[in-house]
Amino acid sequence: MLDVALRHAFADFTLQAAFRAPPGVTVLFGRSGSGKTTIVNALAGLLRPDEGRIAVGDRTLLDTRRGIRLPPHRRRIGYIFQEGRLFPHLTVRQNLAYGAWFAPKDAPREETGRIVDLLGIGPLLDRRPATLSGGEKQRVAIGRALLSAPRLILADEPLAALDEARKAEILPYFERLRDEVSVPILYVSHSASEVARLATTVVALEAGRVTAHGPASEVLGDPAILPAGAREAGAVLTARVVRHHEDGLTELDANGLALFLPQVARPPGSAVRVRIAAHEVILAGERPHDLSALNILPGTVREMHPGDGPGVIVALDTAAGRVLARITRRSATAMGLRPGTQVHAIVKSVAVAPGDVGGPGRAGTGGASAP
Ligand SMILES: Nc1ncnc2c1ncn2[C@@H]1O[C@H](COP(=O)(O)OP(=O)(O)OP(=O)(O)O)[C@@H](O)[C@H]1O
Repeated sequence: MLDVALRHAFADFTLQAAFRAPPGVTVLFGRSGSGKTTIVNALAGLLRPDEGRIAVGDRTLLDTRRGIRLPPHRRRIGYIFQEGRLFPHLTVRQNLAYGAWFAPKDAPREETGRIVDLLGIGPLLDRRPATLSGGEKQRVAIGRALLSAPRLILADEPLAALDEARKAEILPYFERLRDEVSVPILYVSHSASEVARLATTVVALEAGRVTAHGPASEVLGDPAILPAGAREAGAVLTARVVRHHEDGLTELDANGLALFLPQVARPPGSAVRVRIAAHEVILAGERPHDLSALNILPGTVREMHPGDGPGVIVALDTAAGRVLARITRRSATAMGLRPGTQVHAIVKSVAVAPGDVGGPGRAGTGGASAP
């Protein structure tokens, strides 16, 4: 469990945030200037907060009331930055050994071979960073962080410097870390699709405050909490791969509702999470016939959240879970939508990009409050 409670005032900005996070990936999610880096710096020991407490498991890193403040090098935090920051004169093997060299002798450590396999970097061991692609460098940087026997991994926008193809290459490795390594990961992002793919727990920040906190499916399915703005809204469903069809579609089962998506590269039986962007969802009163869209999810309007412009985010409860639809207020009025109205959510198969489908991860819980 990661336990954070911080208060710190800059001249024009006050951070007052507290959250607890179970194992897995905790994503700090918020717009630019919401306070993500300030929290990361306090965790790393680079910022001395006015007041606060930080604990990882039973180890207290900071407690201003009790006068505890571990220096940065004694916090045992593994860092993964935007750019890999590998040592250019060392081979991959030596860069990994450098991480392990910093691990305290008595600390429980990951075995190098297992981490090399997990990250698929065996063939790269004798190469130098200059000869690696951006994605390969980032995998080595993840390995180096893991091999330093960290209590906590801080990943600060680790994919921000990569193009879409490289992001798609690295995301599955973060999923494997989440599912196969027990070290808690605090992951900073303002990308809604990264959050939907990776987060066990989401901590949404706005103007230095925690506005929402909890399991990813709950926070992302709440239309009142849109830390990346209405344009990025989208809910996450959990589903199971049923079969791959010859025409390139994969059939999924989401609690009894069929979903057809462009080929999902996972075997039948595996669980996946699927992000459905709110602007890709159309609503219909009656069940439509003769429609090209393959996914029709019956549901009940639960909540409606008007935005500043002409749009409204409609939250539906379906058998598959919470679905968000971003439609115009004009349409909502014309359809007479209000909480309790029965509707059908329509999602084109091709509207769900491969990057929106990922491994299921662990369910997470926690609680947030102001310190
Ligand atoms: N040393 C400082 N002195 C004064 N104000 C600061 C200082 N560091 C940060 N701030 C202010 O605190 C606020 C939060 O900054 P922070 O870097 O934590 O945001 P962020 O969410 O990480 O943003 P981004 O996504 O752009 O990195 C900003 O308004 C910033 O100007």
